[in-house]
Amino acid sequence: MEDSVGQNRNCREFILASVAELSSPFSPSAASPGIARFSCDGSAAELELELQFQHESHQAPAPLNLKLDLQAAQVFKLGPAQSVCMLEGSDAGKQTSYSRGVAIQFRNEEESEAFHSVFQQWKKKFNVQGGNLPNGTDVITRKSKFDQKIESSSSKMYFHYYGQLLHQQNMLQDYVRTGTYYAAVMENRTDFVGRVVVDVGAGSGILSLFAAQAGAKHVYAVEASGMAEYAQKLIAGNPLLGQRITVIKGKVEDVELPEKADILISEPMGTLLVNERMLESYVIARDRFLSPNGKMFPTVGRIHMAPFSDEYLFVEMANKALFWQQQNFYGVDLTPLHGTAFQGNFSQPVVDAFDPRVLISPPTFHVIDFTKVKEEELYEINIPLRFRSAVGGRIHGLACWFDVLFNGSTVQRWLTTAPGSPTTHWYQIRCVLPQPIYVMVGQEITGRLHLIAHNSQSYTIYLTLSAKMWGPSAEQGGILQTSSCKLELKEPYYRMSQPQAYPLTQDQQQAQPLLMTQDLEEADGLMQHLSPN
Ligand SMILES: C[S@@+](CC[C@H](N)C(=O)[O-])C[C@H]1O[C@@H](n2cnc3c(N)ncnc32)[C@H](O)[C@@H]1O
Repeated sequence: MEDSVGQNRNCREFILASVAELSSPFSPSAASPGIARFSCDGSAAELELELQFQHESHQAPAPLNLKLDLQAAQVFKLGPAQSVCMLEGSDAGKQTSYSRGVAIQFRNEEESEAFHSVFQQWKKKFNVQGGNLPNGTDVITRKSKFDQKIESSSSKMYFHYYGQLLHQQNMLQDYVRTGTYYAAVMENRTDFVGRVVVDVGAGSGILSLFAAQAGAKHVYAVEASGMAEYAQKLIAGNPLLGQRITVIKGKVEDVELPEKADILISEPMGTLLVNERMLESYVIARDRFLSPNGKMFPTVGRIHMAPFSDEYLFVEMANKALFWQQQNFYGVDLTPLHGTAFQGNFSQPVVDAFDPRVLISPPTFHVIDFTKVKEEELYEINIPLRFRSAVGGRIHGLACWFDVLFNGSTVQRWLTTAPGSPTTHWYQIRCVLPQPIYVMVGQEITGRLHLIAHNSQSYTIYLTLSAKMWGPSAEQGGILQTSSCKLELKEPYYRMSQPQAYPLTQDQQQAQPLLMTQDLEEADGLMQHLSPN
């Protein structure tokens, strides 16, 4: 082909009349003749598909050498021989935003057509497992389900973190967590004896070793991070158990196992249950490996929520932005950034262990049944809220925690991260509203907690709480007070102070014993609902 200046196994090139990066204050690039190169690199499992734009001459005023991930790129026609290529980003696949762009001028319309057709062909072919390169080279596979939805910089950091013994130790030393897993497995030996188990995200291999202790016939310990090598070492050092465990390094989305599992065991919970998006991997492992009547340990998770009142926390959050109210900071007026800093502080969920007496209403909960939930249902979680205030006062936001149930055949055991229970490494989280709401005893509080997953393995949180106005204006028609905020679950504010003694109003003191009991009664109901038939 005349327009193609190069074509080897994994590469395709086009000469361009001119190319320039769309103006960016940091990397201006003037238009000058160039090359567009499609290339594919890496192993079949880790295929990198790139579209590279280069100026032909390195003498160009501001030379361009820009590589785009082909999967995240879009190309738009502006004219017969003019196009623009944009690098696309998205929020849970919903809102598309473009971060970089390249203006392309082709030498003629035919070359433009050829470029567009190759662009679409490569994008389409590589989306299909076992597709062929447009030039005929076989490709066994491209990005796995995990890599398609998670940004590689995020997963690199994530697996680097879990690859360190230090962080595995932190989890192992969480006595509530590890002790509850141990009890749940050992008390339900009958579920494990002679069974095939898959440990989803095995880390150090501790849960695989528990399953082997409980009599599992064989355990497949799947771990994606470098921790897999340490797990292998630990398992080899416990030969009586280790002879029934196989460590497999890889993602549960990608690896193949020689047989189906009777039980999945995993610890996929993050802050607010869903942070890290590992529940999705647990569900994918269920669909890939679990036999039809297999069991999942844990079986069900619940997110608990209740409005709270904590004047001390609110003032602390608001005061953090006071720094930006200085008008003469080394001669500089900082106040233009005060509003942004204030908003920024309230976009951080607060992680700490709080005194349950700050709750001003009995909690409600949202159930995620790991045995039934579809992976896609975890991309967006929408929870309507309705509470009745047990006390009067100012609501400063929504307090959240979670628990999970091990629905064993012998014993049903809950692992809880509730306030007032022994503290775990997850603590609890609080979403603080920048504008508190006033309520009277018995008043209804409504709202919504909306979680939207993003490609950095976490969620954007949208919280709204509303209550009817009280006082004289309420009598004249009940105007609604509403307060909302947007928070980033991936960027919490770790506030590890000791639980504080809160001075309670008389109302609060009388209402407290009632607050948690309603939740326990609801838990009882759920247990009955989940009892084996
Ligand atoms: C919270 S840790 C739990 C480790 C261990 N199971 C325990 O209970 O101590 C989660 C582990 O799952 C691994 N992991 C996360 N996503 C994974 C995936 N998609 N495939 C395989 N391993 C994964 C992480 O690297 C990490 O070691």
